[in-house]
Amino acid sequence: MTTQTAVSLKGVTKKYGAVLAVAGVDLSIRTGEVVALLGPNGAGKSTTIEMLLGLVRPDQGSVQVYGGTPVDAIAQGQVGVMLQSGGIIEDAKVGELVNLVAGLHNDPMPVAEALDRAGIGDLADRKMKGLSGGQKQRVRFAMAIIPQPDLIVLDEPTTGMDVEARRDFWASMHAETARGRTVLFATHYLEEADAYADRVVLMRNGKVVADGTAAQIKASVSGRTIRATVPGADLATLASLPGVRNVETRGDVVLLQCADSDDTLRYLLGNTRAHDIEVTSADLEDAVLAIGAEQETLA
Ligand SMILES: Nc1ncnc2c1ncn2[C@@H]1O[C@H](COP(=O)(O)OP(=O)(O)OP(=O)(O)O)[C@@H](O)[C@H]1O
Repeated sequence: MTTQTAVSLKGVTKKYGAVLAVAGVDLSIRTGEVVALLGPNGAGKSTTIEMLLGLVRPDQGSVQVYGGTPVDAIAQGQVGVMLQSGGIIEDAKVGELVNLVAGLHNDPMPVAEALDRAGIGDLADRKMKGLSGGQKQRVRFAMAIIPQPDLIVLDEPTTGMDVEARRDFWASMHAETARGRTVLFATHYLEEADAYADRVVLMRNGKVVADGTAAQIKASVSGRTIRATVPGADLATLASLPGVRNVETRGDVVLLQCADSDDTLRYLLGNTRAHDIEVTSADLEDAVLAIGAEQETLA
């Protein structure tokens, strides 16, 4: 198969009343790519996904999935979907529910295989209503992969899972991407985007504000982060230092994003009671914060 475009959004816009939920998004995803859609609450991730799936009509712009409409791609079993809510019948047993979804598709994989791949082979006879949040997410995952889709779209798939469940979930996902499936997932977890995506698309206020590999996004934010315990820190003064781009606090701990960390360190040591100082280069979280701060300044 030649390299193909799985998803193409061009100039896609959606308004809800006065709220511009998605503001002219262009996004093209090639087959085989694993793409993380990252961004704070209300950035427009879910709305973008809903338009990509044909659940919401854009006010402007075009959406194509495998060259056709989203509805056609889904009807042909090319797209597996895992949304944040819905799709669950509480009184049904896990096996029954997944079987029901299998019945909607032309060439589903066997139910037992979908359950095994989702790591819930032992839950087939359990009722949905007794399951934990993480187990329910796995049932949703089984429903997403049963059509044997080329593209899997997941909206915050690991919400409600503990660390171990998240790790297991991504191991299951990895098995699917190793089969060459294309994946788009929305997440708030930067470390998930960093660890599992080939490409990170960062949204904010309905727009794509960064698009590249996690490494490229990190590299776009030069400079260092200083983390220090600063009793009685004067945040306004720290924020106004030349070379300081952003200041955040976590209790007594101050995080300073710096273009010039040497000058900032001299200031901290000479003028404050800073101790336990660490200096690190930007990680993805710093990059996202810095890009966010930049956008706020521009807005
Ligand atoms: N059905 C709707 N009716 C009205 N406003 C909506 C609707 N859906 C989304 N919005 C608004 O559009 C904006 C984008 O929301 P969206 O859910 O797409 O963001 P998100 O990035 O997925 O956020 P989260 O991470 O919180 O899920 C928000 O301001 C939201 O309140």
